[in-house]
Amino acid sequence: MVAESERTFLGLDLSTQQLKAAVVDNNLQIIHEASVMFDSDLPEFRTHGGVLLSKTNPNVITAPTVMWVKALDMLMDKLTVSGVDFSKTAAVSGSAQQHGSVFWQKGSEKILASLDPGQFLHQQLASSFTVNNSPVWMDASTTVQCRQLEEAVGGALKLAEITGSRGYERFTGSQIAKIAQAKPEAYKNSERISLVSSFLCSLFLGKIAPIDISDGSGMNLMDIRTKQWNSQLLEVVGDNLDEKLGSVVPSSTDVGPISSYFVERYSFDPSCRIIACTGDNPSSLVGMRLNEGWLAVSLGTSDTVFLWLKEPKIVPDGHILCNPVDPEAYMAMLCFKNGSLTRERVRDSCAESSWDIFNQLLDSTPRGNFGNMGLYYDVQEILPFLSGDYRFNKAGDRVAKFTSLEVEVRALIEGQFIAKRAYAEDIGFTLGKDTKILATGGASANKAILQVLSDVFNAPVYLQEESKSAMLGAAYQAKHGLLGKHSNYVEVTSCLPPPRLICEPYADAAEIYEPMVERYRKIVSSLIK
Ligand SMILES: Nc1ncnc2c1ncn2[C@@H]1O[C@H](COP(=O)(O)OP(=O)(O)O)[C@@H](O)[C@H]1O
Ligand SMILES: O=C(CO)[C@@H](O)[C@H](O)COP(=O)(O)O
Repeated sequence: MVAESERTFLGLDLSTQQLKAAVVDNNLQIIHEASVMFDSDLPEFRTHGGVLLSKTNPNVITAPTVMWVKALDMLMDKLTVSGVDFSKTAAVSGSAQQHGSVFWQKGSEKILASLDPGQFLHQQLASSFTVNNSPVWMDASTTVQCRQLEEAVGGALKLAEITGSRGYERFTGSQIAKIAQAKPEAYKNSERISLVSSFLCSLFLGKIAPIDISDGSGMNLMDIRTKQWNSQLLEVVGDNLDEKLGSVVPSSTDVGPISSYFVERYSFDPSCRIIACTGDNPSSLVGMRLNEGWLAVSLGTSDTVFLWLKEPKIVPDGHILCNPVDPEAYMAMLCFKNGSLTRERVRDSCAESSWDIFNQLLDSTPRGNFGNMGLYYDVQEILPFLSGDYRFNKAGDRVAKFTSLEVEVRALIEGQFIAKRAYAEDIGFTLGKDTKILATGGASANKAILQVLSDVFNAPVYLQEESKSAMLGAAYQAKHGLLGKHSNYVEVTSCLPPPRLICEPYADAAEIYEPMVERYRKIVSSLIK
């Protein structure tokens, strides 16, 4: 076995658009990184932004399950070519886009346990899924099933009280219920059902991995207080669902040794441990070493806002999840579906597909955008439940177009952050003079965008040294999980530098944006009506 100072940890992130991985050393410093972009590296699956849109129903959004498996084959090869010595890897963990589901064909666990190291995973697992295209978090086609879950327990707020969220279309409970109703044979023939995170974990483990409590709270099926499945809700979804889902475990659980496939094919040491994988937002909380007082804003494919909570509470719009670091604590989360891909759409139409030009346009308009406001939803938004583009001028009239490209760009960015502030306040977050924002995700590389975030929240914005917090959270969790129950996460990560201050709000920020938040609330309530 390798000396403690020489050991490394592997963390992966299977997000919407890509699979990425980092190998960190014993001091949690990145020594290797690699990624596979689904659209460009795996064009044979014909995804756009990592997903497939149904031709008949815009609310049905999926991703080919086997594409994720093939991406792992490619990623492992890229890491090998870049010189990773897997024999030093002491533990592996992962994160993944939340809520998506993988339906394992009967007999697939046996295949997972006896994989031939001479062949790729995707060749051997190609027919292991009863549903070839996994429903993903962008899907919004299960409103009927959401209402069924809510009714079963006495209403939306009751469901939120038990599971941390009212019925949300992308949550896995309603997604599984839809499969059970629309494709009963596929449901019946599913030996097990995984989340995307526990699916990734299963590939490394060589058997179906348990779901962790943090990602498990994004299903509308688990009681966030007892950390057990709610039997009443499982019954509504389908027969024998408890057997198909298996058990739930705390997020840093050591779930077993790495499978012999990885030992033989990539020379992992057989003593390498697999630590439960979790959702990308919980994993970001781990990677950002978030603690109380900070508000995290992730600007990835989706935009999310989250914070550490000591106690659970009921939120009508938003989610309470079990905490991935401290199983006794919780996290609050808001998710906005139209994040980076909508920013890319406006960048392409207004700024010649260049972030530099986009930023010049953004910086050439004043805070408050001359009273213009915009809401942009390429796909059915979660918060608020709207789709399409909405532009309003200073007089409050809805207009088809703004007068200039720079107004359009600022309207998009201001509108996105004003929404985040309004919903964060609605779930009880109080902005004060001590509020600090920690940003992460792909778009956190953009300082012009972060300045608007800082102004809208009237709070300073900080960044970690590394922006891929979900992937790093997985690598840190690998070490934390390996050290076991008695390891202290704060101590494990104490070798990492503190976040850096990136921007501070302008003096007039509160005066400009507080009225705009109120205006936004009025616009949304009239649009929803
Ligand atoms: N300089 C930039 N300005 C704004 N957005 C950016 C910039 N660089 C990357 N992005 C956005 O980051 C997104 C990917 O974010 P990332 O966090 O890696 O995604 P995921 O949520 O899939 O993990 C891309 O879709 C891209 O629009
Ligand atoms: O649905 C949610 C959270 O509830 C999304 O945040 C997904 O977890 C997708 O993550 P990204 O790929 O955008 O990071």
